[in-house]
Amino acid sequence: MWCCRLSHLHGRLQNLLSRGVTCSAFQQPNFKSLFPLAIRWHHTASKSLNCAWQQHEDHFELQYANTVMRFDYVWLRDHCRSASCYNSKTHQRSLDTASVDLCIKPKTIRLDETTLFFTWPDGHVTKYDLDWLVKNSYEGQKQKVIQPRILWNAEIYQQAQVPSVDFQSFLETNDGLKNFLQNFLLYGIAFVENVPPTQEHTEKLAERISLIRETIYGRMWYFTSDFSRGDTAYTKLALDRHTDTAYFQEPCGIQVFHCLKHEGTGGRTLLVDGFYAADQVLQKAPEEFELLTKVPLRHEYIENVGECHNHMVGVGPVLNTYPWNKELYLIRYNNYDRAVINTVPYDVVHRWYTAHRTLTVELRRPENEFWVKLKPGRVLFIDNWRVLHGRESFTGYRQLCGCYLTRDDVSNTARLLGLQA
Ligand SMILES: C[N+](C)(C)CCCC[C@H](N)C(=O)O
Ligand SMILES: O=C(O)CCC(=O)C(=O)O
Ligand SMILES: [Fe+2]
Repeated sequence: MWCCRLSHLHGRLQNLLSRGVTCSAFQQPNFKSLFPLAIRWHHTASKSLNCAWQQHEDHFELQYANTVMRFDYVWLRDHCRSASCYNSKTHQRSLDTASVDLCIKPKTIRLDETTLFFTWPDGHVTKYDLDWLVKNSYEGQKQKVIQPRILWNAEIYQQAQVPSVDFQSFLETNDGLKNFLQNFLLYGIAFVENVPPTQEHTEKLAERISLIRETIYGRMWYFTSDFSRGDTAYTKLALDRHTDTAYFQEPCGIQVFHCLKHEGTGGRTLLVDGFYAADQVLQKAPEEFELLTKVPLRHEYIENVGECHNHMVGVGPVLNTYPWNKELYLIRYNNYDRAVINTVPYDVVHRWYTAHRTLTVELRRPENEFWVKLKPGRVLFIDNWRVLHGRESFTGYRQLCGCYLTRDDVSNTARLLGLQA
């Protein structure tokens, strides 16, 4: 324990000092004499490699590929890829991280060509390729987006003329599937055409890209306006834009819709890019965006109709962002299913309502609304973590089938096809 505290303090001191050293080391040839314990920059023999490193008291500093990186020593020990620490066949760690001394420091460090060698106090040697470190360091990673996207309003989406994929090529060719997934990842919606209008064919389609997520609505669902379930989806009423299953701890990743029949009027589907709207909020009122990422909300589904008895509860903020790069990855927006707010005091509640209003105004701008009439043969996939859907009221007999997909498995398929997901 002592060792930790002392070295921690010492490290902080060193850190303060080394910050100055890092920027002035090259201009002040005498700086070393000021600090007896001073840090030395090591340069590679080959100037073209352009690599320099320093062993600090509590971290390792590396300059390479125009990136200044700082690595914790426990991290460097923990990520060792030697045969005894890492199983490269299974890509799993064998090292017991808890066996690493939290005050560990390398005994020696040396660079050979593009490989860094760390020798630890027990003699174990860890090797790192410089490029691997750049790729896997915090500094090399933090600016990168996890999921490239094209944010859209109705005009942007329509002008992009995103092609639909044909049923046959979707099922039978990797190119068809890959094109479809690329568009789906970029826009959060995608269509497949010429699908035989049956539940079985819709299921086949779904199974081509993912696992079907069975829920309280079943595996494949099939619904009309018969009020067979305790939800307005099972009526002829209009539904304002929303994401589904906000009342799950993990809302369903993807929703698949196939309209098998409609004899009547109305019933068009509304699609709105929630990330486009959220981005408008971020630009116009960043502190409101921030609040929407912070306030936890509850959504709830309470059903007691016939044989169906359910009470689902999901907790999470409206906007979910990755903490390290602030990238948005999930929007939970369903005003119908939002439960009582009692997770924050009244003054925060008021600020939250203001922020929620700003987002709602963006989501409701007519220019952000993309309307489409679903027809037999045309299957729509919606990223339920990003794109909101709604529907116009309708008359007559309307039959919709579809399912939810697990998001991890869609991403898995996309990655296996070489896409970034
Ligand atoms: C799609 N399907 C008809 C099966 C379910 C509808 C669920 C509707 C619910 N209010 C929600 O937004 O999650
Ligand atoms: O009827 C529709 O078009 C969609 C209804 C809906 O929001 C849903 O089923 O999730
Ligand atoms: Fe819905």
